[in-house]
Parts: sequence; C-alpha cells; structure tokens
Amino acid sequence: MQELTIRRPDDWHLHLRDGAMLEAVLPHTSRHFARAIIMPNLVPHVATTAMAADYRARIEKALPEGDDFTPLMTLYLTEDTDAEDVVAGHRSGEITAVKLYPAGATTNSHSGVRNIETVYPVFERMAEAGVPLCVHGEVTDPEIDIFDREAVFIERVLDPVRQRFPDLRIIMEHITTSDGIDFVENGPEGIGGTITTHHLIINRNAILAGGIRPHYYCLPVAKRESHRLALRRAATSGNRRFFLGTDSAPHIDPAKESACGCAGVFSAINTMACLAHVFEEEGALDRLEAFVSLNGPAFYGLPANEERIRLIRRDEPVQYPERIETGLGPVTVFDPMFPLHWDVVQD
Ligand SMILES: NC(=O)N[C@@H](CC(=O)O)C(=O)O
Ligand SMILES: [Zn+2]
Ligand SMILES: [Zn+2]
Repeated sequence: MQELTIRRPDDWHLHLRDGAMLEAVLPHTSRHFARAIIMPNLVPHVATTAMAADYRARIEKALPEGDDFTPLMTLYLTEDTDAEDVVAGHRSGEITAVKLYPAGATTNSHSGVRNIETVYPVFERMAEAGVPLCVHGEVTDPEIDIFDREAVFIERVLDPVRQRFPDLRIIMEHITTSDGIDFVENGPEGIGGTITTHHLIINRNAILAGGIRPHYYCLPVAKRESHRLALRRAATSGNRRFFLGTDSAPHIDPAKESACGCAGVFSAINTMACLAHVFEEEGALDRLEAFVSLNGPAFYGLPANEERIRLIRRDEPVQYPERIETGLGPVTVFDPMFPLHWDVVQD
C-alpha cells in the first residue's frame, strides 16, 4: 500500500450551477477541495459584484455542515461590463477574477464578448488594479475547424491581448493543445494555465469509440494524442505556471444524451483519484502537490492551504458511483476507463 500526504487542493475552474444542481454537486467538491474559482456562466450570467455576492451566499448556504470551503467568485465579462464595478469588487475581496467567454464558444456564453477590442478599456483597468483574467480560449468563427479553434484563438486574440496589456494577469483555461502549453510556458510571468483532469486522460478518440460517447464531449473538445501527452508533460512537470482547473461541469444525462448534447464532463467526485493515477503513471507523484495545491495559489497570490489530505493506494479498485442523482435528473460521473486505486482520506 502506498500513501501520499499533500496540502489540501484547490480547483481553479469549477462549474457549480445553481439551485438543486448546486446542492447536489457542491459536496463532491467541498469534500476534497478548500477553494475553487467559481464559473459565472449561469442563466442569467453573474454580471456584477452584487450578483456574485448573492451567488456566493447561495453556495455557502448549500455547503454541507462542517465543510470548510471558500468559493472564489468571478464576473462574466460582457461588452457592457462596468470596469469600476470590477475593480471595486476585486478590491473588496468579493471578486477573484473576471471570465472572458467569446460569444457562442461554450455553454451559456451567448452574452459573451463579440469584439475583443470593446473590452480593452476594462482590461486596462484590470491590469492596473491587478485583477486576473480567466479565458475560455477558442475562436467561434465557424470557418475554423473545431480542433484548431484554440490554436487560432492564441494567434488572433490571446497573443495580441498579452502584448497590448503586459501587466494583465491571464489564465488560459482548460488548455487542450501543445500550442496552449507553449503559449503559457514561453510567456512572461503573468501568464498561467489550467489543465483539466479529463484532458490528461482522454484524447478525441474517446468521443467516438465504437459510437458517439456524449459523456466525453466537452469544450474545448479533446484533441489528438500528441496534445494529451503535451498536457501530461506540463501538468506533471512541476512548472509553477500550470495548475488544476477540473472544469467539472455537470449536465443532466438527458441534456447530454441528445441529438444536440451539451458540452461538459462531471469529474468532481473522482478527480483526485484520477489525478493520483495519472501522476503515478508518469512517475511524478512527488509533483502532484505542486499541480493541485501550490501552483494555483502562488499564481493568484494566495497562501497555500495549511490542512492536509491523505491519498492511499488500495490494492482493490475504489468504487465511485457511475452517476449521481440531483433532483433534476441523473448526472453521469467521468469514467476514466481504468480502475481507480487511489482513495482520499481526511484526518
Ligand atoms: N467545459 C464544458 O464543456 N462546459 C462548460 C463550459 C466551459 O467551461 O467551457 C459548462 O458550463 O458546461
Ligand atoms: Zn470554458
Ligand atoms: Zn468550464
């Protein structure tokens, strides 16, 4: 039996939704994670500091008794965002970051940004005030092949923004390509990147293995194997610029198992077990703590968590539910397609 003790991890990209879904999924994150960056793509989207404060209160109310979990709130950037509200919200501690969704890029992104230059004045104020920008990095141009949308976004949007606002802290979220890894790795200090659990495990073939597998469909869509290997190398390297953002994104099964299924993988329950497996496979268990517990807070200028969790490798596979009930319908749990032997124990 192998054992590993690490600082309690944080999740730097998480969808908790609202209402009954929030109540059903939150305990699976708060059990293992101390903090999470909470995505603002609700309907209606979290547009102002006041709305973020209300949402935070709903999250705190849904927390299981005794769980110590801090939601780090974000604002959904639109072409109407008030830069002064962003700066004031960040200064007061209510807002940790601002989230850029290109309009139409992903779930609930229709109010996102159409023309990037219209939000340049907001970036200007964010750069001055030290407010980080989280980015869903895909172009939405239908002419661009879906597998190329991340690389093209870097070229058309991210790189120009980075050059124009050298002081803006930017997190390229859920990186799925070696282009994304290169951008973060070779960029200046203020550029970071999150990597999901599932993109370390599946490549694009998983979505079409013997038929359409909607539970492996997420955005950005998984890419070819060489990209997955680049993600693994970056995540397990210890490089401080890369940290975990699970992008755990629950949708009820009928919404995924449909002629036009939603994008999103729900992985909150078994993420730590999957990651321990991946890091063990890469001979990098000693760098798991950097990826899940140290690099993220360092980037965001927050202290690492003091509490510890223990990971134990059991001889027998550890069982996780195939799906959870939510009150709205079942939500399928990410299946890594290998047995999980790692168990998380809290002392
Ligand atoms: N990742 C996804 O496939 N889906 C996310 C949105 C997002 O992070 O792009 C969701 O909210 O469902
Ligand atoms: Zn996204
Ligand atoms: Zn997401």
